[in-house]
Amino acid sequence: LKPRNFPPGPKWLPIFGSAIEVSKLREKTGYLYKAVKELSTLYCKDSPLIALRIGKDRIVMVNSLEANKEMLANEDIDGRPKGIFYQTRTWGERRGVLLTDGELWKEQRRFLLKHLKEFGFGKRGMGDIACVEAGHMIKDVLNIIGSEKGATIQMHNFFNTYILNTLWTMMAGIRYNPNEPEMIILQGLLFELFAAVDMVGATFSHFPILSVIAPTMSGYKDFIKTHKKIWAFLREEIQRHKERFNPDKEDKDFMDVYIRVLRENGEVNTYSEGQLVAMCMDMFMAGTETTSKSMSFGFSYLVREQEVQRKAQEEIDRVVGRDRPPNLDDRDNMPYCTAIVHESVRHFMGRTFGVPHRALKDTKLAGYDIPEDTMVVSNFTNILLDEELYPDPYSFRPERFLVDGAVKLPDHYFPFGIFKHRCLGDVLAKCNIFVFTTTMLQRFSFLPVPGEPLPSLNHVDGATPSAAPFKALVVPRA
Ligand code: HEM
Repeated sequence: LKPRNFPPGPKWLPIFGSAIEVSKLREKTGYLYKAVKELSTLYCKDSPLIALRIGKDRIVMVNSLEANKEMLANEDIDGRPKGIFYQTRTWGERRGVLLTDGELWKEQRRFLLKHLKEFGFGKRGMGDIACVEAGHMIKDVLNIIGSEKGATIQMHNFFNTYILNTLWTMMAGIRYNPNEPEMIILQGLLFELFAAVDMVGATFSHFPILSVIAPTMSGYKDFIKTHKKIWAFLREEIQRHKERFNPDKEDKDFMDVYIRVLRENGEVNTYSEGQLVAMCMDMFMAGTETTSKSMSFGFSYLVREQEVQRKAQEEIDRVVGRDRPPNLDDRDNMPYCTAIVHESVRHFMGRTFGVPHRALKDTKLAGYDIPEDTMVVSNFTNILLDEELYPDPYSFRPERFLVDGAVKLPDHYFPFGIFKHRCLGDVLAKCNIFVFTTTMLQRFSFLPVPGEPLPSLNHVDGATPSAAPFKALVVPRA
């Protein structure tokens, strides 16, 4: 039964809840966010919230800007969901920083942020790491082009490894070559995983019995397979760090710091080797897909909108010139390129939902009663692709973030969340997108491939949306 004074929404059938209706609409529209939009129009036109039940999960989608601000500020809704989906990814226990709450989350988030800063995170060193990676990327593009006048390059997943490297330099002190077979396999698996699940779970998480009776159909088998590969990859790296660890030498990266704490104190409080693996996995997942997909949305629009590209290149030439690559210090003098960063993130985050929260106890939201353990999810589409907040929302217009030639972000722009669970990596994401985009545009122009359609605006749905696969003709600038 629906709880008293619960937000409006479709009917709840026994066992399925509203799953069948959601699934039909998702099939019809092609996207979860569009299905939720249609449901909102059907059942709760003027309500800021819509409530669904998918199998065992009670889910409240937060549609309006005001209700989202209220939700994110409400500490009673600062939990993260529990259940098979969230626990299986960390071998049955709640671990990590992305999908945890309470003491473990608080202590480990603080520790992670404090020590990542020692390796440049949020500081100047981070910009330097991004510049080094951007340099590798340019070299790789030049190699692909060779002695030709240009080359057609598959762009939608082009940035993945370089983005990962900026984070991994600080976490594990290593960088990968985009052509390393292990990396290609791992990123392929991640891409599939993100496309197969969504922000509120997967079939087996809403109907846990299916993980036993239909493990393949419910997605459980693939979920485990992918996670096992990621665990193995991370545990191998941690093992290498443990073997070469020398207590008398300075720590070189975050893994070293964590291993030192475990050696000195043992597995006390919330510290454990499992927690280290889980944190690395969270950073790996939250930190690479999000940034590289924002970039691929950005570049798909840059190929479509040559005028935007021309304006960015004009600013780069004027402020940086051609004799040195751009760096993070240039950002203050490059409002147009900085606005491109914000517009790229808006297009990415506007097609998805926030990381789910959970009511820690019975509480209120927008005047409705929200019982303990209800999943509460920000519907970012209604904020970032809203007609009134962002006129002509599906077009790519960096100008919307500029006032009198300077960047001015409106209060309703918070694609990284706000308050306690605010994204931990927003500074790195914005730094990377700025340095990578400007470095690429300084050296190359990205043109539509002759004879082929422009990059599609129909993206690939999933936990995080991806720009539809697209190619660009990449030509060195004269
Ligand atoms: C364009 C890139 C990114 C976007 C749009 C983005 C967006 C978000 C959002 C909306 C949340 C949830 C906030 C909430 O629950 O209230 C979040 C959480 C998180 N993000 Fe990001 N993120 C990005 C990049 C990154 C990067 C680069 C990292 C790692 C370096 C990262 C690590 C995390 C973590 C660990 C959390 C969980 C925070 C917590 O619950 O305390 N993200 N992000």
